[in-house]
Amino acid sequence: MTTQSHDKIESDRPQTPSQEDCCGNSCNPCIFDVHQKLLKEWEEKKNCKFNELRGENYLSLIKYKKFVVKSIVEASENCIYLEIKCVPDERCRLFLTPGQHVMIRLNSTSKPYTPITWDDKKIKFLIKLYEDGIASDCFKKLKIEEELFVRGPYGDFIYNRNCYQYVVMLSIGTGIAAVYPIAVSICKDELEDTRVHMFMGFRSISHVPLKEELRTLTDYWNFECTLCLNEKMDASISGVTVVNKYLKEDYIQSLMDSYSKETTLILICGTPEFNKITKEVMIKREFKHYVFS
Ligand SMILES: Cc1cc2nc3c(=O)[nH]c(=O)nc-3n(C[C@H](O)[C@H](O)[C@H](O)COP(=O)(O)OP(=O)(O)OC[C@H]3O[C@@H](n4cnc5c(N)ncnc54)[C@H](O)[C@@H]3O)c2cc1C
Repeated sequence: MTTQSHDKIESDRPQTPSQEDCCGNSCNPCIFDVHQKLLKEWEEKKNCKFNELRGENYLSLIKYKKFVVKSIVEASENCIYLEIKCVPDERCRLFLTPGQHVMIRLNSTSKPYTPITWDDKKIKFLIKLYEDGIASDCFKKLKIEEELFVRGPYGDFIYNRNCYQYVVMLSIGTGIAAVYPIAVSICKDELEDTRVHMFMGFRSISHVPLKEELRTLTDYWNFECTLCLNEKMDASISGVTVVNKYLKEDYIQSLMDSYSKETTLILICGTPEFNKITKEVMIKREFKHYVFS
C-alpha cells in the first residue's frame, strides 16, 4: 500500500469532538455517541479498503505455509531469536498485527509463538528453549535453510490510537514477546498521545532479551521501562530502570497506585499463575480495561 493511500484513509477519520462541543443537556443521541457510530463505520470501511489495497496475505489461518530458517541467534540465557523467511511470491506479503501469534509446525509438533518483528517476507521470534520441551528439542536441532511451517495469524487484540492515557504492560519471561511489538507500534506512531509503561520480570539480567531494543525505545518521549529482577545484582541498561524486586501481587498493587482505573489499559502476559494473580489485583483495584495475551 502506498503512503498516499494510507494517508488518505487516515485523513477520512471522523474528527473527535471536543468537550465544548457537548452542550451537557444529556441529548439523545449525544455528539459523542454520534462520533462513536461514525468512528465504527470508518473502522469497518478502513479495514475493507486496507484489504483491497494491500494484496494477499502469505499466511493462512487454515493451511500451514512453508518458511525457511534465515538465522538463529542467542537472545538471552535459554532463549533464541529465530528468523524465518517465506517462499518468494510476487502477489503475497506477510500481514500481522502487533500481539498476534502464529502456530509453528516442526516435525510432528505444533506450538504457538508470537512474532516480535516482521516485514513483508520475514518474521522474527523470541523462543525459550526448555529442557526436555518437545518443540524446544526441535528448535535446538534446527539448521539454517531448513524448512518449517506456519499458520495464522491468530488473536483479536485491537489497539486504537489515543483511547487511553497509559498502556501498562506487565509481563514475565518470554511474555515480553507479546507486549513488545505493541509497545513499538505505539511509540513509533507520531500521532499517539498515549504513554507506555512496561514492567517486566526476569530471574536475572542474563535472562533479559531485547536489551538493545528496549534501550532504543526509551528514546521515545512516551516510553518507560522497569526491569524487575529476582536475583540481587548490579545491572544496568541505559534508560531502563532496574529494580531487585519480584513482580508479584504486593508489588503490582503498589505499581497500580500511579494509574487511573478508567483511562489505563493493562496488558498482562506471563505464566498462568502470574496472569491469575495479576487479574485478581486488577479486579480488586477496579481497573476497567485489562487484557491477557
Ligand atoms: C498464544 C501463545 C503464544 C506464545 N508465544 C510464545 C513465544 O513467543 N515465545 C515462547 O518462547 N513461547 C511462547 N509460547 C509458549 C510456547 O507455545 C510453548 O508452550 C513453549 O515454547 C514450550 O513448548 P515445548 O514444546 O518446548 O515444551 P513442552 O514440551 O510443552 O514443555 C515445557 C516445559 O515443561 C516441562 N514439562 C513438560 N511436560 C511436563 C510434565 N508432564 N510434568 C512436568 N514438567 C513437564 C518440560 O520439561 C519443559 O521444561 C506461547 C504460548 C501461547 C499459548
